[in-house]
Amino acid sequence: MGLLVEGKWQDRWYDTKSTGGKFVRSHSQWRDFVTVDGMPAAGRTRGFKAEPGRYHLYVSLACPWAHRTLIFRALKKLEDIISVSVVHHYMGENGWTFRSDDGATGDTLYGLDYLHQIYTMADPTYSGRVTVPVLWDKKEKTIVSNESSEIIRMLNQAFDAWGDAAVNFYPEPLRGEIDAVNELVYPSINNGVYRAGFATSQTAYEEAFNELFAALDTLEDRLSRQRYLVGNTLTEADWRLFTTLVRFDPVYVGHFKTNLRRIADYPNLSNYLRDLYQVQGVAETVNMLHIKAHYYGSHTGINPTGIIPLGPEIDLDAPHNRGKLLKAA
Ligand SMILES: N[C@@H](CCC(=O)N[C@@H](CS)C(=O)NCC(=O)O)C(=O)O
Repeated sequence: MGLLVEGKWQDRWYDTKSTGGKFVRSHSQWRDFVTVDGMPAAGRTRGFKAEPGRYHLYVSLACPWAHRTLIFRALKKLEDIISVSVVHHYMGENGWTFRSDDGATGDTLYGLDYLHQIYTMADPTYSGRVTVPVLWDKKEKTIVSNESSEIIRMLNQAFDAWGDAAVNFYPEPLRGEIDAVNELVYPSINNGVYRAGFATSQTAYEEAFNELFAALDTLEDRLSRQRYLVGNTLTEADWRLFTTLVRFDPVYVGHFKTNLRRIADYPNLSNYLRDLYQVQGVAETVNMLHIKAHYYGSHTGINPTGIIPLGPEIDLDAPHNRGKLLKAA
């Protein structure tokens, strides 16, 4: 685990000393957009035109942020339009690597060894974290974006000439409500599990823990009345929550100590989790081996032995009861 400083790799864990034990996620630095006409997005100077075969995703199957992009790629039917490399689940002293065992693909574009080499190919003097996902432009040999929330917006509409234009997870009339749900889910749940797990003071852990379960309780109640987070329409807000929920019982409850309740203890959230998992094309994006091996195996500060728990037993294919809410609506 480490980061680049002026293009040089340095092996370092997150600094929580300067923040009283709190984990503070750094901002993604590559924030351009692929657009239909190739014009730069508002406030940006670089433009990238949507073209089939031009872009590539670097992902980890363990990572909830990268997982969002794989779900959008699958559900928008962009598999033949945007190619993918999968990093190895073990993130050690060199950060994410292109080892190609255990279902990782290696770097299918350039045959490099480490993800940080992709960052320095784009900018030899880059300083910052080397994270997945990365949306890569093969033509300009550069990074378009390393911010998952923006990559999924691109996948949702910029490639509609080739993908499934009928699927829209960010429809205009629902944008206000989707954004409002994201504003609760991102800090308290998606990032909340990390804030609990990476905290290095009791106070920081407890603050994140309490906020996390308060937010889950709110969503449990919300999902007792409607099938999805925004009424009865499946939206981006659901996929953003899904990638955290699917990792919750297998990893976060134990590894990140978020153990007040499991998702299995919430009737609505657990049925909702199975409902989303069973959407055609989604199960194939979930890789429990990478998920468990990455967290338990890579965070040696939290789990020094690297032992990966065998449980829990979870059947995401079991029936769910969410259809009844749709009928009642
Ligand atoms: N805000 C980013 C966060 C991405 C992120 O933090 N990814 C993690 C893996 S789950 C990572 O690559 N971490 C490596 C590091 O921080 O050094 C996004 O949503 O795309």
